[in-house]
Amino acid sequence: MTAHRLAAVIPVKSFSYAKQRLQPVLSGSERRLLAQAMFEDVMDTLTQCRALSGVYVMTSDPEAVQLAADRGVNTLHDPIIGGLSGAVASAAQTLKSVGFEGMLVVPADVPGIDTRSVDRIINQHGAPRSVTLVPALRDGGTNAMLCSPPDVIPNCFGHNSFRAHCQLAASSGAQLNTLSLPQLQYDIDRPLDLLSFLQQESPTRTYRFLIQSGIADRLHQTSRSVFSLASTFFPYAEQTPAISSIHKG
Ligand SMILES: Nc1nc2c(ncn2[C@@H]2O[C@H](COP(=O)(O)OP(=O)(O)OP(=O)(O)O)[C@@H](O)[C@H]2O)c(=O)[nH]1
Ligand SMILES: O=C(O)[C@H](O)COP(=O)(O)O
Repeated sequence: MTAHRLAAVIPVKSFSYAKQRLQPVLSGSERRLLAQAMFEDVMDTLTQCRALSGVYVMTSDPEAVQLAADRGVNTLHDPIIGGLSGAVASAAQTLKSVGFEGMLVVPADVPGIDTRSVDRIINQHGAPRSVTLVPALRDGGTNAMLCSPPDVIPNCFGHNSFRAHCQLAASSGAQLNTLSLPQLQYDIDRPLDLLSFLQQESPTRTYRFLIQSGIADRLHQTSRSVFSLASTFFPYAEQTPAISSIHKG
C-alpha cells in the first residue's frame, strides 16, 4: 500500500504488572527492566521506519509515557477496561478519526523487530480493505498486524489471536496476507522464549540487558541443569533437535 497516512501503535501495559509468565525465572525488578528494554527496542525501530507517518504508544504507564516523550512519540490514553484488545480497538478508532488510512499494531514484547521487516509488511499489504498478519512462531499469537482501514476487523489480541484474526479477515471480505518473519517470530512471554531470543546475538537493548544483568548466564545454567535432569528420566530427549540446540546454546 502507499505508506501515506499509515501509523504504528505499540500497546504497553503497566511495567509493574508486565511479564508475569516470567516470574519463575525473573524477579519483579528484572521483569520491569526487561519490559522497558523491549518496549524501547520496538519504539526505536518503528520511529526509524520512513514508511510510517506516525508512531503512537497506547499506555497508562507514566514511565512508558516518559520514554515515549523523550523520543517525541505521542501516547494514546489506555481505556484500561477491555485489556489489550480494548486498547487496540480504542487506538483503531482514534487513528481512523484523525484520518489515518492504516494501523500497524506491534506488541511491545517483540524486541527483535527491524526496519526491514516492517517494510516487508507494508510492501506486502494490499489496499484498500486489507489485513496483513505476522504470526508468532510458538503460541498462536499475532506479532504484528496491519489493518486498513484501522478498524477493518475487530481485533482479538489476547490468546490464540492469529487464527482468530485470519478468520475475521476472511469473514469480513478483507484481503488477507500472512507472512512469517524471522525477526518477528518471538514475542517474549515464557522462559523458553528468552532462551530462543538469546540464541542469536542482536544489537538490541534487550539482548544487552539480558547479558549485562547476568540473566542470560543464569538461564543457561538453569536450562543445562534441567536438561541433564530430564535426560536422566527421558534419555530420548537428547535426540530432539529443538531441545538439544537450546541446551547447546
Ligand atoms: N495498552 C495496553 N497494552 C497491553 C495490555 N495488556 C497487554 N498489553 C501489551 O500487549 C503486549 C502483549 O502482552 P501480553 O504478552 O499479553 O502481556 P505481558 O505483560 O507482556 O505478559 P504476561 O504478564 O506474562 O501476560 C505487551 O506489549 C503488553 O505490554 C493492556 O491492557 N493495555
Ligand atoms: O498475539 C496476541 O494476541 C498478543 O501478542 C498477546 O499474545 P501473548 O499472550 O502470546 O503475548
